[in-house]
Amino acid sequence: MRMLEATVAVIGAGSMGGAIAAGLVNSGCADPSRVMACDHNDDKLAALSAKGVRTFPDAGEMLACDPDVVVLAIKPQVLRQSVEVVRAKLAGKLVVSIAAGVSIATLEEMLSDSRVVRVMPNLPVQALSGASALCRGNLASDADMDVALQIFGALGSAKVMREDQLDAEGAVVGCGPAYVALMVDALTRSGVEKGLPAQACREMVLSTMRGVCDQLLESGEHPRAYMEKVTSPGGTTAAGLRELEPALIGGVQGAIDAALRRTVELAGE
Ligand SMILES: NC(=O)C1=CN([C@@H]2O[C@H](COP(=O)(O)OP(=O)(O)OC[C@H]3O[C@@H](n4cnc5c(N)ncnc54)[C@H](O)[C@@H]3O)[C@@H](O)[C@H]2O)C=CC1
Ligand SMILES: O=C(O)[C@@H]1CCC=N1
Repeated sequence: MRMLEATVAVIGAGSMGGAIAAGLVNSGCADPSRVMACDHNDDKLAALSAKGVRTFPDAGEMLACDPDVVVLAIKPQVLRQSVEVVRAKLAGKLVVSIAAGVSIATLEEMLSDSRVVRVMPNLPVQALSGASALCRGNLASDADMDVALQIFGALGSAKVMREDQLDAEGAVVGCGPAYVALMVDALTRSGVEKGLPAQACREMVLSTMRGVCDQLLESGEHPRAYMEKVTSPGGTTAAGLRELEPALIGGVQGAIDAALRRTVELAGE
């Protein structure tokens, strides 16, 4: 694995910023001393500090260490005001924004002296099985994209996409871990209702999910072909799928549409 030469500073060590900083250390591609994170909330920094990440109570103090790459991992609603305070310290730097819905045009207007890359990652980056879509800003160089791809590639799948694809990728892949976790919970609850012990049931559901993902990733097989192998003619799975499929497909389409509507709202807030 190519070691990251750049120093990376994450502003906002919440769910996603914390996962990125932790993932970089977990991957082994970055020496912990080359990863920094800041958050107003001390509690968010303890676990990162224990991994050897350099932590700071505010962005100004962290940026005084002159990192090469700055990841903006704060909510879209507070992005503008937070960036304004440290705008001068971000000048000349590669700034990676993961804020849902905030366009490159808006980022470049807020950060006219920085090189911007917009990324939409997801939470499993911490387990190095995340998925991230990257889009290059107008001032970012080939070398900047190379660094951004190295960072997010170390954390799972990283793909360059057009900016008009990023919101859809966010609604499907960015929000996706929550949808998958909901499926785990729904299957577990149903098992418990039918008398299975909760912990054993959850473990078996999770093992099954991992197994399906491993098999599909390894074979490249279409999910429908895989489903057919589970579905014995006239059997139990066919009966289950007849109930689940229409509800799930309708529910997922509604969820993606709702997430996209919210992305547009957040971008304007
Ligand atoms: N949570 C997720 O799975 C994903 C989140 N995102 C994006 O990541 C960004 C962060 O989202 P979450 O991690 O979910 O939010 P979060 O609320 O868990 O984390 C944000 C953190 O930023 C800190 N913060 C706010 N302003 C700050 C400032 N000026 N300086 C230092 N720290 C500051 C807060 O104390 C908080 O801990 C959002 O823009 C979201 O759209 C993108 C993909 C997935
Ligand atoms: O819920 C959110 O707004 C963020 C963006 C994608 C996943 N989590």
